[in-house]
Amino acid sequence: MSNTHQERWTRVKGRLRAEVGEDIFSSWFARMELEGVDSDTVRLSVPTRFLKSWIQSHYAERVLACWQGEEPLVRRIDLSVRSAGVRPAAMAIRAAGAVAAVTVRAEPSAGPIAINGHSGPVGMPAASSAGQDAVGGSPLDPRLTFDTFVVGRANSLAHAAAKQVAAARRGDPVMFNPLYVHAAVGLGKTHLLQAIAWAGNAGGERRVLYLTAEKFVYGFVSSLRTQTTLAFKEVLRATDVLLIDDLQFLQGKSTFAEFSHTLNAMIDAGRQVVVAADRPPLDLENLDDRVRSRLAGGLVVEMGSFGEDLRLEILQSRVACARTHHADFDVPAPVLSFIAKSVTHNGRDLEGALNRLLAHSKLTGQPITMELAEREIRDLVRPQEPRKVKIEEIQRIVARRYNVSRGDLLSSRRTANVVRPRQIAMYLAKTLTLRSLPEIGRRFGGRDHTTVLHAVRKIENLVGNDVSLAEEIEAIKRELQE
Ligand SMILES: Nc1ncnc2c1ncn2[C@@H]1O[C@H](COP(=O)(O)OP(=O)(O)OP(=O)(O)O)[C@@H](O)[C@H]1O
Repeated sequence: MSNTHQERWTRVKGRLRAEVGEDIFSSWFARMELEGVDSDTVRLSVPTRFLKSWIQSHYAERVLACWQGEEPLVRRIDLSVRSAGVRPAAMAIRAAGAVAAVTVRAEPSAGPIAINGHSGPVGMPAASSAGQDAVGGSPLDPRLTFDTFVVGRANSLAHAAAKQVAAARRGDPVMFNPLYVHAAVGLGKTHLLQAIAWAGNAGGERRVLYLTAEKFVYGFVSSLRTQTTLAFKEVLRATDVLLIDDLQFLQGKSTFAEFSHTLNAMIDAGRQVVVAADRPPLDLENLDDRVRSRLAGGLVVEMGSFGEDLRLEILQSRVACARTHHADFDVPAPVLSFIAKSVTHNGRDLEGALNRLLAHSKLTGQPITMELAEREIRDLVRPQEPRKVKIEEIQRIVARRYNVSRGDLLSSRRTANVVRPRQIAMYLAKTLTLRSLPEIGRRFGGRDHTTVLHAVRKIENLVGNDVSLAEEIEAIKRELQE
C-alpha cells in the first residue's frame, strides 16, 4: 500500500475524530485499519464482528463522506473483520432458533430474577420483593437499569454490547456469544448485567436470568443435596439469556463442570450468555483451558476506570435521582466537582460519598458545604495506585512496536524478528506483573517455565550492556504505565 494512501487514511481519521469527538472515535474507530484502496473502493478492517456491524449500521455514511473529503473518487467502503487474533468461534453467528426453545415465562407481575447481594445507587427506592423461581431467585435491584447507567469512554463499548443483547428478540441471530465484560471492582459490571435483565425481560418475550457465580454454586450444590440437579439444569438451560456475575467466585470442581456444560449447552443452542468478572477470561486460573477459551471466543470487553468527567456525570445523575425523593438534597456544583476529583476509586465509593452527604443533610438539616464534604469523605480519598499491567497489554504493545502480531509472539515461530520481541514481552511480564513463570509460559502459547526464565535472563543481560535496548524497554514500560 502506498504512503499516499496511509497519509490519506491518517487525515480521514483526523476528520472522523473531529466530527464524532474523541470518546466515540476511540470507542469505535481506534482499532480500524486501512487494508488497501482499489480504484473507487477503500478496504478497511476492524478486529471484531460486533465493531463491524456497529460501524456499518451507525457510521458507514460518515466514514465514506470523510474519505470523499480526502479523495472524491471513492465510492465504496468495504469493511471486513481482521482474522489475526480473532478466534473462529467468535465469528460464528449462531441461529437462536436452532434448537427448540423451552420457555419458562416469568409471572407478569414479577421482575426479572436476580440472585445477588449488591446495593444500588443512593436516593432510589429499595428493591421490592417478588416471587421465587426454581433456582431460588430473588428480584433484581430496580435501581440498576440502563436509564441510570452513565456512559463514557470507559464503558461505551460494553454498554453498547449490553444494549444490543437486551434489545435482541427471540429468533434473532446471536451476534457475540458469550459477551464477556471485565473490569476492576465497582466499575459497573453488576449494574450493566442487571440493566440487561430488566430491559431484556421488559418485552415479556424472553426469559432473562441473572445469577451471581456464588448463587450458581449455591443453587447447584443444593440441587445435588436435594437430588434435583435435573430441575436446576433445566431451569438454567430454558432461559434465553443467562447472565452470570462475578465469575471469579465460581468454586468447586463439579460446579466448574456444571458451569462448563451450561455454557456449552446455551451457546450451542443459540442462547445468549453474558458473563462479568474482575479479570479477562485467560486470567481465570481455576477454570480449565477449554472453558477459558470458550469464554474468550465471544466478545470480550473491558470497562476501564472512570475518568473525572464520567465520575462527575455519575454524581450529577445520582443527585438528580436522590432529589426525586429528597427534594431539599442540594449539593453545590463545586462540592460535586471536588468529589469527582478526589474520590477516584470506583462507583461504590462515589455512592458512599453521596450517601454520607445525604445522611448528613437529612439528619442535621444543615446545608452541604465544601468543608463538610471534605470532612465526610476524607477516608474515601485514596492515594493513586500504580496502574496494573496485564500480560495481554504487554503482548499487544510489544507486538505493535516490533511490527509483529500478537499471534506471532504466542506462536512457535523462531525467526529472529519474533524471538527477540517475544523475549522482551516475557521479561516485561515477569518484571511488571505478579504472574509466576509457569503462568507466563502458559500465556505465551503454552511454553515451559524454563523458556520464560531463559528469556528473562537473556534480556536482563542484554539490558546491562546495550543502552539502546535498555532505552527501548524503558519506553515500552512508560507506554504500559500511561
Ligand atoms: N456507568 C455507571 N453509571 C452509573 N452508576 C454506575 C456506573 N458504573 C458503576 N456505577 C455504580 O457504582 C456502584 C458499583 O457498581 P457495580 O456494583 O455495578 O460494580 P461491579 O463492577 O459489579 O463491582 P464488583 O466487582 O464489586 O462486583 C453501583 O452503585 C453502580 O450503580
